Amino acid sequence: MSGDTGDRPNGTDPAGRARGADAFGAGMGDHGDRTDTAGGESVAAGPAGVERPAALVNLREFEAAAWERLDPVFYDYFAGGAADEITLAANEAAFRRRALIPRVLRGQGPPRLGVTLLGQEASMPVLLAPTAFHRLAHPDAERATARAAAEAGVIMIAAMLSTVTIEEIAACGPRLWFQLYIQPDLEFTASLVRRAEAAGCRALVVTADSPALGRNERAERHGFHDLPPGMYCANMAEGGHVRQVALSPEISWRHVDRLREMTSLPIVIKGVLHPGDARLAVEHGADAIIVSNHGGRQLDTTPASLDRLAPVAEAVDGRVPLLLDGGIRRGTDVVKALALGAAAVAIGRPTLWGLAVGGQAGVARVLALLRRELAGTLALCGAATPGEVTADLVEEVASLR
Ligand SMILES: Cc1cc2nc3c(=O)[nH]c(=O)nc-3n(C[C@H](O)[C@H](O)[C@H](O)COP(=O)(O)O)c2cc1C
Ligand SMILES: CCCCC(=O)C(=O)O
Repeated sequence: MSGDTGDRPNGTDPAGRARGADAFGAGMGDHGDRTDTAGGESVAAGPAGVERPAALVNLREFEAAAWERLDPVFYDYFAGGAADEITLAANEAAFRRRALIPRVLRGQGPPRLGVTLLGQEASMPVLLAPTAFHRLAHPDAERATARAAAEAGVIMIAAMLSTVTIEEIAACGPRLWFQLYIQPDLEFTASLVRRAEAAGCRALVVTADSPALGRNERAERHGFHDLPPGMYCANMAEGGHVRQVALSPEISWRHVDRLREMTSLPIVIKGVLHPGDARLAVEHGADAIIVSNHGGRQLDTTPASLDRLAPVAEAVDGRVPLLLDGGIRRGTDVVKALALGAAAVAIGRPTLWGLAVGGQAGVARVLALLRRELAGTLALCGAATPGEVTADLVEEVASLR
């Protein structure tokens, strides 16, 4: 699994098809041109001969279509994981191994998908995970993602390393949380927090799994180290100069305490896998935890995030809600995560695939597909709401190995 993806850029797509020779006029490897050729709402014919996002019927097809359309350098940056990509593959495999055991004849009526997270209503228990650099996928960048999130009524976790500012994202109207890499310069961190508050963000998501940058060897192979000219981390710009982001090994729970003093917003700790850290997060005033291995992009050979949900849930013992990200590609995956203790899940790469394929319309379609699958899965499991999904609906079984 991990070996073949590394060879993919000029070989085969995620489903094993050959890439069309420069099918969309995007200069292969010439990523400076990419946004001119692959950005617009009119979507060129994709791998299955499709003409627009509405013709794609699942998230896998979005991945394949994004592979066709994106510059290979950017595709590989988005798709890649750390090192041998063992964790990247494990995230999806953990869902495949688990079976759903549905209940029947419950007369539960049509599913209702709405949830309330940290006091905020969302139309379904699926959030947009924070992902950096949306402009690499589409010229409308995070604005397109934000408009799709607003339209769908889902919570968008805006990345600190976005390519448009948090104020511009907020102006698109989504329910918004802000992801923060706490910077050792606490004055600067405080200024970001104040901007997020003023923009209407309803929670701060502290990414805790990045004391150093994970090594994405696919990106390294392409020599992709810097954003192309004209793209930059918009929140980091100060008077004509863009601040370097620090993924710092100095960040500790003390910084979380300082953050707690800086803001009355709920604080979410993202990237917890160890029960001890889950307990510490609660002790340090966290309002929620995201069980995550950063989509397999940080420490390789950590377990699938789904495999860490139960131990973290046991440690937290209901004191704060848990979210999960990593490998969610189907409505059945969402239900499995709910059954194992998550209040909601977040999607990372699928959003980027939607954005690459069709900007706002592409992200909207990705969300609509997941919503439909989630509603269908709940119905077939005999659950009327996400809250009715119980642990007994999921079992690890030999027949799905
Ligand atoms: C291209 C890319 C960029 C990401 N950037 C960030 C980031 O800036 N901050 C962060 O906390 N997580 C970041 N993540 C991790 C996601 O928030 C999330 O944990 C992960 O993508 C979930 O896995 P999935 O892609 O399988 O859904 C990034 C992930 C990807 C794929
Ligand atoms: C400095 C870039 C960090 C973005 C990130 O978190 C990722 O690519 O996974």
